[in-house]
Amino acid sequence: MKNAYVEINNLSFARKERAIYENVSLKIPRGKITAVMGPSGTGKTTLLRLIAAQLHPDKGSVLVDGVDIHKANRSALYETRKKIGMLFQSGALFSDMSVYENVAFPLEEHTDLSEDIIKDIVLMKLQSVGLRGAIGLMPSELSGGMARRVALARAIALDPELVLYDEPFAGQDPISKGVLVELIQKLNKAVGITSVLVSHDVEESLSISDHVCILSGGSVVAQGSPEEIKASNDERVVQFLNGQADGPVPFHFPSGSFQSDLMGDSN
Ligand SMILES: Nc1ncnc2c1ncn2[C@@H]1O[C@H](COP(=O)(O)OP(=O)(O)OP(=O)(O)O)[C@@H](O)[C@H]1O
Repeated sequence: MKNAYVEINNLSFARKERAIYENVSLKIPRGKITAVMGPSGTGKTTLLRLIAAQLHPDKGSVLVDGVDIHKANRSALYETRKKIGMLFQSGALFSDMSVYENVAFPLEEHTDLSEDIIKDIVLMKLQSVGLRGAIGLMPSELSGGMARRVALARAIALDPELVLYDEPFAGQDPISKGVLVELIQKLNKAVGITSVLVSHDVEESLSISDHVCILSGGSVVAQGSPEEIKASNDERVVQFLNGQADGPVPFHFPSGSFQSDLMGDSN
């Protein structure tokens, strides 16, 4: 792939001695939608955090638009981070700020724009997620799905070049899900944003992505176009796409024997 926006080289990352990634290399194509899928607990959110420089690899490098973000100096890191919009599961809204203030926050932090222009941008971003009417509400007055869409409006407030979406469809009704799918595609087609989408929604992910990457057991088990992935003979891919509990991908988090846990042997 010649034109990658994110390039991950020989990345290793462990949590409490448990390897999450071992020597993984992966490219995210520029201006495309890449879906990252894989079993629960495999490290998809961790991958997004490594790309956003919220976590640091034990080995290897992550280049974002050519910048090695784990080696970059403060100002280069700051500039690169401004180009990244994040919609993370834990990325809650500031509860003591209104919807307007939440979406305006990155604009006030990172730009010198006037209050009038900021207001227009906030209205535009809320309009694009279908929530212009919620501008005066507090987060406690929003449903979970609405809060997620406000968080998306905030994530795209600075017109990022790369947007990392962690489970954007979780908790969305079919209409809001449709709005989000359209928005992700629109951002990609109209403005050329590079998108990385982590989702358990196999159908939705395959239908909107240009590139798919399936992770399992600390490595990339398959990548390619949605058509190539659907045609894959790799048994781990087939098991994952078909949602089968039995197969080479374990369903359980690594553990000792069930019997000894029940007998109270484990600590
Ligand atoms: N703060 C943490 N401290 C220790 N281990 C963690 C921490 N966060 C995540 N992990 C572990 O890292 C592994 C990968 O977690 P991650 O959230 O990246 O998985 P995931 O693929 O996004 O899962 P899911 O699809 O269920 O959201 C898991 O085994 C998890 O237990």
